[in-house]
Amino acid sequence: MERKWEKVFNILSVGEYPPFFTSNQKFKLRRYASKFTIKGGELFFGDKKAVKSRDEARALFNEFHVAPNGKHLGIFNSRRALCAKFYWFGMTRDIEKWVLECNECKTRPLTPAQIKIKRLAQNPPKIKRGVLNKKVEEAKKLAAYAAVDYHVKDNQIVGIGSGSTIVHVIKRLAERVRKENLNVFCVPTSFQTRLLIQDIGLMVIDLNRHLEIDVAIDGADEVDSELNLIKGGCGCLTQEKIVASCAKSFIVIADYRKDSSALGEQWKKGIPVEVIPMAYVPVSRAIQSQFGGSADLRMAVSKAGPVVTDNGNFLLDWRFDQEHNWSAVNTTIKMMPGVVDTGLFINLAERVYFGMEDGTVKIRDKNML
Ligand SMILES: O=C(CO)[C@H](O)[C@H](O)COP(=O)(O)O
Repeated sequence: MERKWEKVFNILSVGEYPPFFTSNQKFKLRRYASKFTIKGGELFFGDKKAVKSRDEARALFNEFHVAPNGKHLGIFNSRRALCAKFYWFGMTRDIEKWVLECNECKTRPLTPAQIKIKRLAQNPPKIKRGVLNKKVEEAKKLAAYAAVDYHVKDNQIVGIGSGSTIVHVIKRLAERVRKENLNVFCVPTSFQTRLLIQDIGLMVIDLNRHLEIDVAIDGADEVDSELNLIKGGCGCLTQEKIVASCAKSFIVIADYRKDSSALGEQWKKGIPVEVIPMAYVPVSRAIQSQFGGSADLRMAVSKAGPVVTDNGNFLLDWRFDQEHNWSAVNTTIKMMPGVVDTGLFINLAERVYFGMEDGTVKIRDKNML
């Protein structure tokens, strides 16, 4: 934590990189540091003071965890109080851990959210060893269950992504609605998801009826170390991005194969781009000439001709051959006439749950970066 703080402070104050940094590491550090500013000799993340050391963070926690009336705040309220003013690398995890370790709090009964976090942290469910497919399926299920159990509450509007991992979300949600008598409405992101939701008996609602979604849960094809995503392997990226952007929080679930440090490391099928059919050749050429690589029309498997999306469009899969500034690339491609949207989800995800091979769930959170 101290080292990360110093790296950001040094690059912003004197433009100095740590010794032996490669150009790729320098690029990443510059991009990360661009979210911070220095005011009066102090480092700020937006308008929040960036805390330098774990000791300082612990002292702040001790101060903010106990309200003026002496009452100890739970995880949610402690986090809310601290996040309003401060930022440190890994603060969500630290606060969760310190509240659970607080001796005073241990004498009080845990809230359902605390019980779930404790269970996840101390007693991760184990999966049976088996063939790869079985392990991957178990990993998907673990991630889906963790996301539904931790983020979905009564009386919520929930955005539901598309793909095979999402099937576990729908099953778990239906189970909870039945057992806990929850009142939950689902906004689907594809025809496939709409059918699954309806078949299992969950309630469907459209964005034109309800503009604000409490939480959207979706899968991904790849997640990088900064929670940027490639999506659209199943071709539903446009509706998925609309739903994610209307959600107060966007939570991603994935199995361990999708965890990478940089986009393209794990996912080799390229970045999907949805295009109006008449524009697929000009868009493909424009992408190739500006960014290199190859952008090819996705062909259907059980149908002659190209894949047609739920919106009646075509898909290009752009296999890039070098690392790019993904935010800039996304904006440039989106501006090309005929492009509907791209499978680059930049700065949208708040938290990712990875179901791991060993049966644990790994969390990557925006506030922990
Ligand atoms: O973006 C998507 C669909 O457009 C999916 O979330 C992504 O392709 C992951 O799918 P799966 O859960 O089947 O691996």
